[in-house]
Amino acid sequence: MNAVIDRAVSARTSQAPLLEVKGLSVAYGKAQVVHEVGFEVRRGEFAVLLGRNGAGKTTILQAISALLPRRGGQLRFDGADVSAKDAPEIVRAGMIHVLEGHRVFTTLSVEDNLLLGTFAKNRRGDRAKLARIYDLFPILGEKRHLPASKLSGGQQQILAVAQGVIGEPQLLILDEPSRGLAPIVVDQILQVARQLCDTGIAVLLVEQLVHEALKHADYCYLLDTGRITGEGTSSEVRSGSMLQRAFLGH
Ligand SMILES: Nc1ncnc2c1ncn2[C@@H]1O[C@H](COP(=O)(O)OP(=O)(O)OP(=O)(O)O)[C@@H](O)[C@H]1O
Repeated sequence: MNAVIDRAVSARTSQAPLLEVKGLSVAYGKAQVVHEVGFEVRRGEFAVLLGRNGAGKTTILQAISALLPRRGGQLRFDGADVSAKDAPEIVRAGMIHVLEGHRVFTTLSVEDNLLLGTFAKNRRGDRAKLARIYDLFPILGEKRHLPASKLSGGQQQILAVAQGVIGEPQLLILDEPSRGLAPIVVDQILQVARQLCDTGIAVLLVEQLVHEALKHADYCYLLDTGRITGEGTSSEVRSGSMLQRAFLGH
């Protein structure tokens, strides 16, 4: 059965999607928690997946990056079918996933944490990539020789995001980078994500903080019990009744 999707009226850019997810289904044992989900992320776009606790957001992200097996569905990335690729191949294709609750190595320096983010492509670490990261995240440049334990919680989360960025993804997948952070710090992290999109990296974010996410994102998908129930630009979703229906069920 096809669910009715609340679709806002705006036309999105006509360019081909960078990531295209079609009919994605995921189950834990016999319990199916994601039901034929479909959505797209465009190049340089900041897309957000919003939904209540347990809606299936983290499961979807993990199934995309092949950390969880998919029961069905097709994934296309940058024009190619990547449905059969395993997790390392997904990274090499250009998708980097910063996991929920991702913590940095607190005893290592900021710089060594960043170099770890280059290991997927270069076993010895790639120092040449550090300068761009320090340009994007000046606080990390200032603190590069300190152990990561000396950073605040928000700065550690920025370091976790930067560890993803240094791998030069075309798409950065962020699972609730705000978890456990004060509201002002959350805003800084989401601004960082916005800034990355402005440099051409697409971001797919899962977030509990609906209003903060909509303030910065371009496009939004609403998820309820493993199904997409609405989509639209952030301003359409903010100004319409979609959010109420998705979160309050009426
Ligand atoms: N390892 C697991 N084994 C069995 N069921 C799971 C497992 N992980 C998640 N689930 C269930 O799958 C459903 C979707 O969970 P998921 O964590 O993807 O939701 P979410 O939208 O990310 O929620 P939250 O924001 O609370 O993390 C929930 O019903 C959850 O209880």
